[in-house]
Amino acid sequence: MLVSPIASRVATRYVCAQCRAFSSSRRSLAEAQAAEVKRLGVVGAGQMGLGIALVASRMARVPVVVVDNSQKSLDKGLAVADKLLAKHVSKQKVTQSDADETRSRLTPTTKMDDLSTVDMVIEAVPEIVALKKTIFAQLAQICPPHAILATNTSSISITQIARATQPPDTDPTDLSAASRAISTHFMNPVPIQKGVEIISGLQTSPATLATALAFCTSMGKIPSVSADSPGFLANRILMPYINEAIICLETGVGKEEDIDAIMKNGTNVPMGPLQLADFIGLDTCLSIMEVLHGQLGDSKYRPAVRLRLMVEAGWVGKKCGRGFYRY
Ligand SMILES: NC(=O)c1ccc[n+]([C@@H]2O[C@H](COP(=O)([O-])OP(=O)(O)OC[C@H]3O[C@@H](n4cnc5c(N)ncnc54)[C@H](O)[C@@H]3O)[C@@H](O)[C@H]2O)c1
Repeated sequence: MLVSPIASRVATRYVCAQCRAFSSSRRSLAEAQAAEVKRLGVVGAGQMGLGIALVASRMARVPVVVVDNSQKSLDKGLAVADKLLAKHVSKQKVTQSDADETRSRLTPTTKMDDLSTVDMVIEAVPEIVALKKTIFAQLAQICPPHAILATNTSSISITQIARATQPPDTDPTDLSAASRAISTHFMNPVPIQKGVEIISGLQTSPATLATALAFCTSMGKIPSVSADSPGFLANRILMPYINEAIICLETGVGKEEDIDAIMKNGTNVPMGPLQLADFIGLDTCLSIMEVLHGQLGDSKYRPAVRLRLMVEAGWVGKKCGRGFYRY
């Protein structure tokens, strides 16, 4: 263990405090009213943001403003959306007019100010704490005072992100924006995976939770609620599994193909852990392991040496053409 007994007790107290807040928010949820989301914003048009925008447009049938600071990412994302919709039409999963309507509800832009009329925004920029905080500080200023401010973070505390909605010298008990912050952690690929993990921070109001649950359900998703604890549920369980597979690779226990084949054929999952890591993005996997290791303090969450090397080489998986495999 890298962690001292005192640090370990502190970590345990932290997790227990989150669990108490979680239980009480579940109690109040029964009384909370979900608000209607008539217009959605998405920040970040990468693999997750674009998927969220597309499914919201297609299933919840709401107009979606898609913001990215890179025109190239917007163009690439919308080209993926067009390809996916064409595939659905050719397989007769949707009609051509449904696909056209879905596409027409997506409005790409590079301007954050275009989020000034949305009822809810879902942020899906890279898993970098400082970046998410900057975006949330902006969203609190730009979005209407009723808008739900959601993040697709894989592992970063929503309590920490919500705090960024309060400008530095302001009263931390003023929850006018922070009570509207929540995590809606969609699974990849969003058009296929049904699961979405919903996480409240200490500041999140029951009405925000009710709205997030209702909107994700209208997107055809099956929400699960978890506490604001590092990695939440999905990545607390998934990432150590992927990391252990990388440690098996770097210590010579097995080759890439064998590691993936035994887990795929032995546990009935569609892809093995290394192929899944390539698909998620090795930069994202490393960021999540760093959050787990840094915040839980247990050496069992130490990122694999090979994982860090791969990210340093720029071989971050399928999105760049090279990870544990070539694409
Ligand atoms: N990849 C996965 O499997 C997965 C699954 C669940 C959750 N997530 C989380 O979703 C988030 C996004 O992940 P991704 O895989 O889609 O990343 P990605 O790298 O594919 O996309 C990120 C997008 O954000 C844009 N961006 C960067 N800075 C921006 C800014 N300041 N303003 C607007 N746009 C900006 C980039 O141009 C890019 O298009 C991360 O928090 C990640 O942890 C990822």
